[in-house]
Amino acid sequence: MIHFLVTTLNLLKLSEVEPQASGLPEYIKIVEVGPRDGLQNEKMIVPTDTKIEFINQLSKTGLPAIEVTSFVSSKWVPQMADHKEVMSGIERHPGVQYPVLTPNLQGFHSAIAAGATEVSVFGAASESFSKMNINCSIEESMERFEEVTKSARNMNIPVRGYVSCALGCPYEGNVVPDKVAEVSKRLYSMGCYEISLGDTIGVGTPGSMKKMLEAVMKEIPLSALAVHCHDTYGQALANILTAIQMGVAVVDSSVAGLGGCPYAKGATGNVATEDVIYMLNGLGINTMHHFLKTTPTFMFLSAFLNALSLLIT
Ligand SMILES: CC(C)(COP(=O)([O-])OP(=O)([O-])OC[C@H]1O[C@@H](n2cnc3c(N)ncnc32)[C@H](O)[C@@H]1OP(=O)([O-])[O-])[C@@H](O)C(=O)NCCC(=O)NCCSC(=O)C[C@@](C)(O)CC(=O)[O-]
Repeated sequence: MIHFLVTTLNLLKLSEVEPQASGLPEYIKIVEVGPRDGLQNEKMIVPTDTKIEFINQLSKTGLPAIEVTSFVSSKWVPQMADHKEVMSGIERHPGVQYPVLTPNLQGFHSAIAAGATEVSVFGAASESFSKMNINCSIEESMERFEEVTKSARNMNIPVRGYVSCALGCPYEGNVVPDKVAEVSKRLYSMGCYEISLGDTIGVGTPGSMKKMLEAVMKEIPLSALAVHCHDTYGQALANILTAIQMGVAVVDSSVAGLGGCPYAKGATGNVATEDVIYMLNGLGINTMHHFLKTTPTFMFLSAFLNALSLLIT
């Protein structure tokens, strides 16, 4: 199964594209969230060795960032109970980031003890979702995240920030863009280097994505924004295209479209990584991280495959 999941990705990453004069970013960073967001909702507990193998294979594809696991309570998310073993068991590739989720200082310390070198805090623009997901109000969550970012700063650990329900909430419905902007600003001000705006239940459209981004972009720099789209109504690629046309250059996705949030009933998977890469290839946008592109093995493989395809055609 793992082999099947990464095969498509492997093929796509080797087809490096010719840049096109489109006004779009030349490079989009993909943050692969399959091992965390993708698996957290699976009912059957995936064996730890399989998760490690999954991440090791993803590491070979050229992805620049792979979200490994969550240091959350195993009572809340049983699938992530093996976070320590997964974090300490994976092979890390040079140039690849391996962030993990940490909702509080307890999770942060466990993550660091297991060898994490980057963490993510995860808040929401909806009070009800915050309560259901991390058992506290938005204000309380900000206090917890302040503690995490302060400790992380002292240890030179980069922190990413999520804002869930950026385009709608499973409990409250509509979420106003100004609230998303306010929460994003607080996370950015406390030191999160990047804010990932989550369409947690996949209800956004290009129209609502545009309005939300316009509000957030008034508060924080475009270069610090990422989008994280679920695909419930088949809008994810259109929403991502809207975001990149507005200049967003970081996209979260999950191989084979795995995913869903345990505290967002009915939400389907994340947008599939291979679909995002296919779209970006077609737009002439590169996705392979620079480090890998310049390794001798990759350059050799790339040249070899190009020569082979010339011979075949
Ligand atoms: C945040 C808590 C822990 C609060 O949970 P709580 O019950 O309020 O925590 P507490 O501080 O009262 O402690 C209760 C117990 O939890 C333990 N505990 C406390 N903290 C931790 C920790 N870090 N790791 C492990 N254990 C922890 C603590 O030790 C204690 O254990 P006990 O004494 O009962 O044995 C809980 O609500 C939780 O784990 N929530 C996780 C929810 C989650 O992972 N959701 C999915 C990820 S978010 C998402 O998918 C959205 C996203 C990011 O993808 C973007 C999008 O799509 O929008």
